[in-house]
Amino acid sequence: MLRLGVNIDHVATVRNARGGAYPDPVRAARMAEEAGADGITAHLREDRRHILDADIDALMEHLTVPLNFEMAATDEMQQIALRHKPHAVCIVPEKREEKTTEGGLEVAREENKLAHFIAPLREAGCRVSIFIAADRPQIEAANRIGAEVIELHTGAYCDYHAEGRFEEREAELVRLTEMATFAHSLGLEVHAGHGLTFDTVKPIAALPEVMELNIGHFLISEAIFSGITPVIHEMRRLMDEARAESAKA
Ligand SMILES: CC(=O)[C@@H](O)[C@H](O)COP(=O)(O)O
Ligand SMILES: NCC(=O)COP(=O)(O)O
Repeated sequence: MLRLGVNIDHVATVRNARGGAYPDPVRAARMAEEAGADGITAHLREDRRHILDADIDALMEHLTVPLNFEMAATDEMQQIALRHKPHAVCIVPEKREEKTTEGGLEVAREENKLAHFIAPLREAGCRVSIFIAADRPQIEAANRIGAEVIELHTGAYCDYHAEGRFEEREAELVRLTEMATFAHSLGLEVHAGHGLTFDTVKPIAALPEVMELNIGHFLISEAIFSGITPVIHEMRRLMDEARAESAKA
């Protein structure tokens, strides 16, 4: 079963454009749950540009599906995660000036620091995931530090698609395919996400080692026109179709 985690960050982006209370990301998360989301993802950025601390408090109180809490490897975020003990913690790289998460975490260069950083999170019962590029040395390092999950960054694959750079898109898809197999062979659970749309989801959903997709920006954008429920149903349908086709092939 391929799980769908719905990222509700960009409901908060719209809310924060004016301040105030709406649209409420928790309301969106509850609707996503009802529409069949298997989990909710929220990224508490250090600059609080979208999700706020109070959103995490409310998500922990009201969700009935697991929360995947995305955060940078900082002491402040570690304390927040340890206070809430969400089902999963996904460690992501962050730069203040970036528009969105630009690359995967540099695990190999920071191996000791990250091993110490994630140990208390694991002891607290959180499944620790590392948001990572499709790069063998990074995956090996994620395995060595004791992560249980890696999430492969699909942003480059999606950008190549959007820019019509189809040869580069296919090369990135090959890398994602090979690295999903490699990570799985090490015993890591494999997730994927970033930038996925109706047009790009199927080849990623078809990868048999991938157990979860985290999708946000496109779903929330498309929900402006169609509503959250039909958009999630359509994404779910495409994911299931891709999985069934790959199982038959
Ligand atoms: C790590 C990640 O991929 C998500 O957090 C997603 O990118 C939404 O957050 P941003 O748009 O702030 O990067
Ligand atoms: N970790 C990826 C994620 O949560 C969703 O990314 P996006 O679909 O908002 O780009």
